Amino acid sequence: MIVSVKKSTPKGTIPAPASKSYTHRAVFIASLGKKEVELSHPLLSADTKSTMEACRLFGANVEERTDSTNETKIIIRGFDGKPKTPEKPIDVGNSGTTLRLMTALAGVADGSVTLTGDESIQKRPNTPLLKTLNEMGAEAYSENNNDCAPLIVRGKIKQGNFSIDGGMSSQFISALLLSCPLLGGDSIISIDGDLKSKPYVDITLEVAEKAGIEIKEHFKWKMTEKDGTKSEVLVYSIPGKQTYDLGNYIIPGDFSSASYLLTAGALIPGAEVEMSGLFPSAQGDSAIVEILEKAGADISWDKENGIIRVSNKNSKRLKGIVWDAGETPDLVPTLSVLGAFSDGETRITNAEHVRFKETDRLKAMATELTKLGAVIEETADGLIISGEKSKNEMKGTAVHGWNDHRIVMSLFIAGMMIGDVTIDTAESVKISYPDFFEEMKKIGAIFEKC
Ligand SMILES: O=C(O)C1=C[C@@H](OP(=O)(O)O)[C@@H](O)[C@H](O)C1
Ligand SMILES: C=C(OP(=O)(O)O)C(=O)O
Repeated sequence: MIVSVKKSTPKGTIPAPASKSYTHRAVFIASLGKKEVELSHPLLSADTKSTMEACRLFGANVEERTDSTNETKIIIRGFDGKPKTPEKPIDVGNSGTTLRLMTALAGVADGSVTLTGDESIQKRPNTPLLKTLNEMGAEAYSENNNDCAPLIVRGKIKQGNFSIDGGMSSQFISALLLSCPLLGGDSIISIDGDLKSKPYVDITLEVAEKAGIEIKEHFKWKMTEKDGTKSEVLVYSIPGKQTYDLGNYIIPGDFSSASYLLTAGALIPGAEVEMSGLFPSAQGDSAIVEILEKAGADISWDKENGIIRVSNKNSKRLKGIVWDAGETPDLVPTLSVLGAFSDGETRITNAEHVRFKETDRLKAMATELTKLGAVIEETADGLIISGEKSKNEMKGTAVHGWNDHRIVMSLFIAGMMIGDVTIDTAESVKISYPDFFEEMKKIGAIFEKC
């Protein structure tokens, strides 16, 4: 699908869609338990549906139920910590989170499990996770010998003391943290190097704790062999033989999805936007409020009522900022659009892991914003955008959405700002925000789908 976006001024209130990361975890964790769980306000998107289907293949009963008020809930009866061997390959579609959570769980099931997905997922490496699963006793490998899906896991992993590299994706760590409590004894997982995207591990710990699971996060000192200097290592201690009991659970709003409209509200002259359902959260992407504040936007967050208001009534230009994206990888596309329309320089750093998403998002944003006239430089781990040089150059044209939901949604905001931006592969919003276009229409976005 192609969308053609015209200059438009967003005005109005919309509720934030439900969090993708919390929905994945709630579905997964409820499936690991025994008692029936009702998940309210879930995100029903292509990615979370992949997790629901994978949990069914491992033996959970997962149903969508719509009540008389037209609210859809997910009802889950789990497999009580004993996943059965799926009868067919698990197809995770486009979802990295699903692939990683299910790959570790495959090491708990008997027999052989195959996990695969779409063209994008078949290019996303899983090297650290495969390595650690093998050290834990499973036979885990990639069919094409490139550490990408299709993956084969032959059980079974065992408890013990292991380490895993934290620099590529936190999803490997989340996956191990959720499967280790099912093992016969205690495990210790140490993180080698920096842990990128750490807030996502915090979300994992929060939902696991709600399900009664004990995981202790602490630091230990490590001596380097080379020069004897000491450094701190992040460690997770996970007792074995635990049982999951999530209880009924309400999914919070999603700050990554909210970032598009909030940024539109801050940037576009005359905009007045309000989003509800955004309470303080472990989500690193709640930093979008701080980012827009730093850039000089008129923004306020009523944390008690979960409402964020942002406007640009005086049609002012925002200013460029420096942002370390180590903890907020999914904000990078939004941030690069913000930078292209702000004065001064915007620098996004520590974002190397953003190259391992649905697409290489640093390359994708540099390529597409350049087509729109932005002066943008791709560095090894980030982007440098010259707002000054881009200022009078930004002009609508046809851009490529890279079949990546976050690229499409952030380019849509650029379209509202300058008009006449045509974006292909726009259907990819179904991955995390299926109602994106309907919601944008409600707040005054002018666009055509063709
Ligand atoms: O665990 C999660 O829910 C996610 C973790 C992050 O990935 P990485 O840890 O690979 O950076 C994030 O980019 C992704 O959208 C969702
Ligand atoms: C990278 C993302 O998700 P996943 O890793 O689950 O595919 C995303 O939603 O931007």
